[in-house]
Formats: sequence, structure tokens, C-alpha cells
Amino acid sequence: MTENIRVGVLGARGRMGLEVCKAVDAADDLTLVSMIDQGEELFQASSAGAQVLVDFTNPDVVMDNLKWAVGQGISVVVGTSGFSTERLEQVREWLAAKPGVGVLIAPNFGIGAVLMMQFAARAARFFESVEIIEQHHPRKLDAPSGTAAHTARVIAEARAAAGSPPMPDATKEEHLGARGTDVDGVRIHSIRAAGLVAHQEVLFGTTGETLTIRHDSLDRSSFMPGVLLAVRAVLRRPGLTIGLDPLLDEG
Ligand SMILES: NC(=O)C1=CN([C@@H]2O[C@H](COP(=O)(O)OP(=O)(O)OC[C@H]3O[C@@H](n4cnc5c(N)ncnc54)[C@H](OP(=O)(O)O)[C@@H]3O)[C@@H](O)[C@H]2O)C=CC1
Ligand SMILES: O=C(O)C1=N[C@H](C(=O)O)C[C@H](O)C1
Repeated sequence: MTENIRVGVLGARGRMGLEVCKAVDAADDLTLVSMIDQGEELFQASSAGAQVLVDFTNPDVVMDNLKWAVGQGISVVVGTSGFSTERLEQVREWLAAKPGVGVLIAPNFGIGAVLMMQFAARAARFFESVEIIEQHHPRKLDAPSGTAAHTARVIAEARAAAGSPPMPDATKEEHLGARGTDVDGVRIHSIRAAGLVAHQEVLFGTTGETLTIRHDSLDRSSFMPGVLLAVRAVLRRPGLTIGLDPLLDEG
């Protein structure tokens, strides 16, 4: 009989952390050994023998958590947003000194959201224009969302690979922010409103037609199958894994 994976949760009293603790607790093959939130010591996780930490904290603290965990030889599943190319490079450097440790960072654990990003990358080369509209609950700290920024990057990569010309846009005079923010040449518009959870539209346009790809997380339980998939996979994936895509492709 295989032993349960021992899991610790960072940000355990937050909106996502609470949901992750419930999901881990309910899984037969996982054991919740540590729940850590703001002001509590990370060593509680190593003392409790955590093999995998799940981090849903905030962009200001996640890098310190990761540095500590990798240093301790503990693998980490990260949902916290705010990962730039520079941050990812830093994580790779820490991991290089700790072969065997795995870190999986996913901008979005919703399976539908992962598919939305894949579909957007596939559509990118067929359209002249594309803009992203993301909508979230008003307690979100960062804008644009990590999902929107990642979507913009994969679209930009697909457009560059296809040799797409710059998008048409005659705007000459602009009120600050009216055209959203620019990530790798793709405009992102961020909406924050009570009642929302996490929603995104990718709007493509070309002569005579548009294509809108939309995903809605209506409840935070939508992220849990992806989080559990990552927790189960990270111990057999040393090094850095970005996104759930390679796990979904495993079947
Ligand atoms: N990848 C994905 O699929 C998803 C990612 N997210 C991302 O996850 C992150 C968390 O989101 P959400 O749960 O809504 O946010 P919350 O603010 O509800 O939760 C974050 C929790 O982390 C705590 N915290 C702050 N600092 C530390 C620390 N050093 N150690 C441990 N805990 C700490 C916070 O405490 P306090 O409030 O006292 O600061 C809070 O309880 C965000 O970056 C969000 O964008 C969210 C949903 C899905
Ligand atoms: O803060 C949130 O809620 C979410 N954050 C992630 C992001 O920034 O993309 C994932 C999802 O959109 C929910």
C-alpha cells in the first residue's frame, strides 16, 4: 500500500487556502499536516513532515515562501499570482541547487481556464486583433490577473511564431487606462465588481467575424481538481513546471 502524501497549506485561512484545506482533507490519498497563515512560522510545515506545500498567499510573500521551501527540500504547488519571467528564472536557480525538488506554478487551476488559454493560443494566428477582458471579485490585490497576463503571453508567442503584423489601432488620444494595460503587445482590461469570482473573455477579431472565448469560475471549488492533480504530480516532477498543461496531456 502506498503512503499518503503529507500536505501543508500556506495562506490556509484565505479564500483559496480554506478551500484547499477542505479538498486535501477529503482526499483519501492525501493527509493535511500543516495549516499556516500570516504571522505563523513556516518551520511548522517541516516539523510536521510536509512533503508538498500549497501556496495561495499573495505576490509580496510567495517568493520568500518558495525560497524557504526549496531550501528545506519541500516541493511546492503555487497558485499565488504575480509571476514575471524574472521570478520564474529565480525559482529555476533555487531549484538547480536542489535536484529532486519540484515546484509547479499555475496561473489558473481551473481545467476550463487552462483549455481557454490553449484555445486562445490556437486561435491567435487566424485573427488580426485580440484583447482580453478579465473580471474578478473586488478583494483581488493584483491587476491584471495572472491568468490574463499568461494568456497575453501565449497569444503573443503564437502571433510572433506566425509572423502576425501589429494589431490595427488608430487611437491617438487616450484617457489614462482607457485602452487597458499592454502585456507583450496584447491589451488587457480589468474589471472588479462585487458578486464576481473569476471570469475572462478573449475577444478575437478579423474582417467580417469575431470569436469570443469565455471562461467563468463561479465558485472556488472549480480550482480544486486542478490543485489536487498538481499535488499528486509535483513529487514526480523535479524542477519547475509551469501551468497544468503538461499534466492534462499525461491523460
Ligand atoms: N492559480 C489559481 O488558480 C488561483 C490563484 N489565486 C491567487 O491566489 C492568491 C490568494 O488568493 P485568495 O485566497 O483569494 O487571497 P486571500 O487574501 O483570501 O488569502 C491569502 C491568505 O494568505 C495569508 N498570508 C499573507 N501572508 C502570508 C504569509 N507570509 N504566510 C502565510 N499566509 C500568508 C493572508 O493573510 P492576511 O489576509 O492576514 O494577509 C490570507 O489569509 C492570489 O494571488 C490569487 O490571485 C486565486 C484563485 C485561483
Ligand atoms: O485572485 C483570484 O481570485 C484569482 N487569481 C488568479 C489570477 O490572478 O489569475 C486565478 C483566478 O483568476 C482567480
